[in-house]
Amino acid sequence: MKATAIDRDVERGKGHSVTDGERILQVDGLRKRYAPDAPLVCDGLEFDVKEGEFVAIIGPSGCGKSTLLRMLSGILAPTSGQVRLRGQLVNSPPPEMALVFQDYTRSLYPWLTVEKNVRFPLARRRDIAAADKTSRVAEAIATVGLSGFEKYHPGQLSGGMQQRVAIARALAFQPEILLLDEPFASVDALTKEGLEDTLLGIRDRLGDSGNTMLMVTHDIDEAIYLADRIVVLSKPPCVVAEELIVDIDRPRSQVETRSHPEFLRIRALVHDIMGLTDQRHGSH
Ligand SMILES: Nc1ncnc2c1ncn2[C@@H]1O[C@H](COP(=O)(O)OP(=O)(O)OP(=O)(O)O)[C@@H](O)[C@H]1O
Repeated sequence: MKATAIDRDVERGKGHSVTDGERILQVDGLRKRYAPDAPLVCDGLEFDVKEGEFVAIIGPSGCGKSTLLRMLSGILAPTSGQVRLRGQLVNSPPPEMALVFQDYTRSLYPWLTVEKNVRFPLARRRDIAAADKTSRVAEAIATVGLSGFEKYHPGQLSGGMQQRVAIARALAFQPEILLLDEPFASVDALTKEGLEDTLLGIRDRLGDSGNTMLMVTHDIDEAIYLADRIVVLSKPPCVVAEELIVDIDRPRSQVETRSHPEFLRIRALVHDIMGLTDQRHGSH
């Protein structure tokens, strides 16, 4: 059954609101144009992320998801608007954030072992003792299930294992916020499920004190399976079309969660919103 506009209003007010809990990230009127004569990519994005929350960002292809994530991470300046991390303006990559990209082949150093790849971003951290770096690296590698592969090079690992290395590297940094840009888009379906569960396992293990995670994906089912809240973007120039609470118990399971009535309801709702988004922008 298709969801109505009333359903969506109910949905928006459902569960805990984004004003509950501590806001860790505030996105305020974010606009982006890559050049003065280029079209607007983002047109006034507004949303908050709460501490410990898993937020998925979905939207049509080319709507500006990666652009948004790059602005959130401070590596791309917005044309106007602001990103604030714990109230502080983000205008360069904050040390509290780590990023995992889709293309693990370009994010790992092929000449370094797994262990050295994971340790690499810690090299310049003078505030962490060498022994602590070693234990953090070992723990992160174990968390993603790669113990025993420390001395391997990326080229000796499967694509899914390489993406695990990229995730371990981000985890070893112990970021307060982990930003993930379509991290599982380049692996096969079965590997993808394993990686999704690795990510959820990390969150479930760490509980409320766990990392805040923000993930861009074009996969609606993946967004529902992983997230506490979904931010749906419109076609470009993108705005937030809708925010949906995913009120499904954790731990989640690939078989049971994906057939849960709430999962199916939200999936229908997202499809409906994406359809409405098309109409708002006058194209199909
Ligand atoms: N460095 C850049 N310079 C100029 N334009 C860019 C740049 N990066 C992205 N764009 C443009 O911004 C728009 C949004 O691109 P972006 O990659 O952010 O979208 P996306 O939603 O992540 O896409 P996809 O779903 O296909 O991954 C596109 O029209 C793209 O051409």
